[in-house]
Amino acid sequence: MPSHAPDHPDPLARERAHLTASRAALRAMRADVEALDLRDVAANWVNAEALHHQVSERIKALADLADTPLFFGRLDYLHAPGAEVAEGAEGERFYIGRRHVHDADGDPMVIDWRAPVSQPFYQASKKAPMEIGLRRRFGYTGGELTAYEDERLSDPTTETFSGSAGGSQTSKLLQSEIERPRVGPMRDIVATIQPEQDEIVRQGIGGTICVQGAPGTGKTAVGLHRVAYLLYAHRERLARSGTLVIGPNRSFLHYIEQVLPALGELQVAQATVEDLVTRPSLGAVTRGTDSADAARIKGDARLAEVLRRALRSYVTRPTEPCVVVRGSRRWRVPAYELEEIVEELLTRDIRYGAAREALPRRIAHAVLVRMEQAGEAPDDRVQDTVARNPAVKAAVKAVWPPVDPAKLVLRLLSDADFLAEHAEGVLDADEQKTILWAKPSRGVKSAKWSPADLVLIDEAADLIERTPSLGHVVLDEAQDLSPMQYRAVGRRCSTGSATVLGDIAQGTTPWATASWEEALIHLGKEGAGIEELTQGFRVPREVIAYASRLLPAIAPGLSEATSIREAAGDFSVRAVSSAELDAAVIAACHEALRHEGSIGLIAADARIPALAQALDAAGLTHLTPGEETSAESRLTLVPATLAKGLEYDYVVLDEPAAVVDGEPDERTGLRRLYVALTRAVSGLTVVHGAPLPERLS
Ligand SMILES: Nc1ncnc2c1ncn2[C@@H]1O[C@H](COP(=O)(O)OP(=O)(O)OP(=O)(O)O)[C@@H](O)[C@H]1O
Repeated sequence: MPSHAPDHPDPLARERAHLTASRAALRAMRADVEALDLRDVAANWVNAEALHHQVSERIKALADLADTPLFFGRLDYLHAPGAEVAEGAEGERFYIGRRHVHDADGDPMVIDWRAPVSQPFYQASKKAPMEIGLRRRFGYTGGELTAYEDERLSDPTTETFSGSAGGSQTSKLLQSEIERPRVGPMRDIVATIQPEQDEIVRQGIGGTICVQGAPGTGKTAVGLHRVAYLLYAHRERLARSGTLVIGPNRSFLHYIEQVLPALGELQVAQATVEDLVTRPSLGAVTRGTDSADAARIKGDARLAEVLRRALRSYVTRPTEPCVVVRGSRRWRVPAYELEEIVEELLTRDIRYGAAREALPRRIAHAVLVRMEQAGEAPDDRVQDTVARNPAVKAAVKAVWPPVDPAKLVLRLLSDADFLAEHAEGVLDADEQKTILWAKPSRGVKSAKWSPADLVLIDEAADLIERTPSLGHVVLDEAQDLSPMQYRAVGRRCSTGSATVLGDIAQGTTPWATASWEEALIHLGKEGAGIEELTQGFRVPREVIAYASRLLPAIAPGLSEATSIREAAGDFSVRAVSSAELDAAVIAACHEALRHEGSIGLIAADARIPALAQALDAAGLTHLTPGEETSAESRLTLVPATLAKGLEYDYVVLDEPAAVVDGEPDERTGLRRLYVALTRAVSGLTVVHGAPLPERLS
């Protein structure tokens, strides 16, 4: 890379000069795009529209964001890296940043963190220096480059770290970046991705990967950075097929929605599983609820077989011949021959709808054979015409009628005999009774569809017509999905790949998965690699140790997370009388607000109204999860059921026993509590009026 102010004696000044020059280069790149004259290039207005859009996206992507440094690291290669792996391989020194910046000659000033030459920034070590002489990390204060820290990877005689802020054996800049207080939504971690995370981020697009990780080990962060990486490495392919990030709920999606745009990726769709299976024709909201038992059965993979059988039952055995009249002649395909055609289509592994479309041509073919036998010479056009003949259409309608997926599910859930016929040997009588609606519905619009019902309809729809597949899907908090939900996600990446992220110990649905191997089978990605992350970036050591007391009860066999955080963290458990509970919680919130960063007051859902009132009475403004924190409003009141995936600098946890009691069974209750206990970055205060759950005390 070209050096700026190469002769300045102060290395920090030299680096600042490179920053200034890179900024100027970025401005020039932006100005170039802004100056593009599109009038000649775009042949028509559709092209012009598309081009204008692309250009304005590009201008947006080229913005120099004041609060995100243009580069955060530097690599000095010992030799020029091999041309086949390098983006701009002539130079030996590379500045690593969120995006690529080049100067007027096209020489790189900053290299994208995803480029192959950037990888040693994340992976190189003294043991395996990867051709790197020096790795430098930069520290920024308020957008100013204020510090750097060096590691001489290929020099065995020196200490690992040196520099204006360095000196110790662990990287101070890395540590302080990790421990920086949290405000606002989730941010990217490009400057500090760890080697085991980097390995997951950069895995090839071909394979699906599943990551089990304790709370705060960076699963969400890794998933988002992996999408950004894949978009970089396979931009064209993914632009065509699309990418999707699936999260558990709206507030979670709000919390993570700015990470990818900050990395320059604006095209990634984000959705909940419910969004995926919601059908506009049924109204946007689900109105029904299921008992835990009913939802568990409806989410069981056996329902796929029931649906398959029920759908096929619409195909009937032809009893009448099909008689096609053309001119003065009548062509007759007898019933037994129609039956053979139908049987043949049924044995083939094609969708109900595709077979239905194939049927008229098959019948027409049988007619054509007869015409040929009679000495005629019909061509393809005749076959098309015959396929559209009213008699053929009527025959198709009679034996292979169109089926509406919602109507199919409605019938299964309303009609005990129909269900019994197709669930025989699959669901026992009790199970059938459990999922049948108490009050049968009249129509698909008036039915009170539950979330689990929508997944069944989605499965039925896919049996009728193949669901289009995306190029890559990231599935976060995957442990909570039912087998039928995994199938719904799986068909959206049937020809693509997936990144599956989760923690068995945080499974809080009655159908939460017990093993990743099994989940992957339902997803249609059997045998995908399973990795484990154990290094925790969020939760202070003492707090994770406390929460981990629950592990033997909620996920025996899972290992406790370690904590990379050096700061001890504040941790206290306060017992008060039930009468004093609200006041003690408010006091704990006041104390937490003395620190900088975000505050989460987490409580059982049933406690939320009372606590909202208490906060109002105390004059404490509070947000709901997903709403952005600001300097004035930093306290969020979080129902325990929405806490998953979120984090706050300080957490006040109200009445653990109520969190446990809010769930249908003890294991789920303790898992919910485990989630609530692991949201804190800097401090946790537990306040309780009732006795603590036995496992904690
Ligand atoms: N390499 C890293 N450098 C800096 N911060 C990191 C790193 N990895 C993760 N983090 C931070 O740690 C916190 C926890 O990460 P994340 O939410 O991705 O964890 P998770 O495993 O998904 O947790 P949970 O299971 O609770 O949902 C986030 O603030 C994230 O930015």
